[in-house]
Amino acid sequence: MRDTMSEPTPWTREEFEAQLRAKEAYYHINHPYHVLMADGKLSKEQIQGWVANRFYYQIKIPVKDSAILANCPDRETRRQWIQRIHDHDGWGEDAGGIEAWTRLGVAVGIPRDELWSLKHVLPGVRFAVDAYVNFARRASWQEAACSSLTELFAPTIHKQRLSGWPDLYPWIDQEGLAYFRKRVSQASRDVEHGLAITLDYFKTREQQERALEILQFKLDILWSMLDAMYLAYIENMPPYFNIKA
Ligand SMILES: O=C(O)c1cc(C(=O)O)c2c(n1)C(=O)C(=O)c1cc(C(=O)O)[nH]c1-2
Repeated sequence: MRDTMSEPTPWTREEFEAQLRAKEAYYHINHPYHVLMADGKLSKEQIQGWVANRFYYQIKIPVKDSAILANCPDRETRRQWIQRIHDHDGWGEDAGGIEAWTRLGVAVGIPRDELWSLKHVLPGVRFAVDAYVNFARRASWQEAACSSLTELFAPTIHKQRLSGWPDLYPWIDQEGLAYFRKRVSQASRDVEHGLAITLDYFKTREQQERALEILQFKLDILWSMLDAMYLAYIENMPPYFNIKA
């Protein structure tokens, strides 16, 4: 006989999706660093710090997606998922998202070589991003797919930058914003796939709650990256700032 005390009823597909979407409250759009950014309150150095640090996330995303592919025995899924790698690394004529981010770097005044040197990447940002890649390496491909679902909330933040930055930060060459423009449609397509995998795979209530934990873990990563940047560039307390060498 079913023990209803220890086995709560699973959420319906719609309820489960609504629970996942409710995690938007914790999205990094609400982090004070992003709030300052959206209000036009960041200095050039603070924008540069964000672009240089986020670059580490950008270059690791295709590594993360390669790990998911390597763990996925399902050909149909691989055929779709591989598109994410092409989006970032480029494919044929399309130079890809990493190149577009590099142009954003140049548009905010970071020379290409300086961006690629990774010398501005803060340890806290590196640890957070590496935790995401390591999770994708070790988790099942369905769990890793679930962790990409912060992209549910990403189109809003990309659109916010596209509409806000030209007036708020007129010193940034608008061509630099091409990355955000591209991501609006790419992210929407990605989440359709990631969401379908998640809704199909996490069936019991316990599994569904696990999916919410995974999504929270990913939200923690994005939030922690900005915590490190806030300390370094807003509070002017980068690592070891108080050490007299
Ligand atoms: O600018 C942002 O705020 C933002 C957030 C996220 C996200 O929510 O993970 C991604 C991106 N951008 C992005 O550009 C991107 O390519 C991307 C891929 C992924 C992922 O988890 O696979 N997230 C994101």
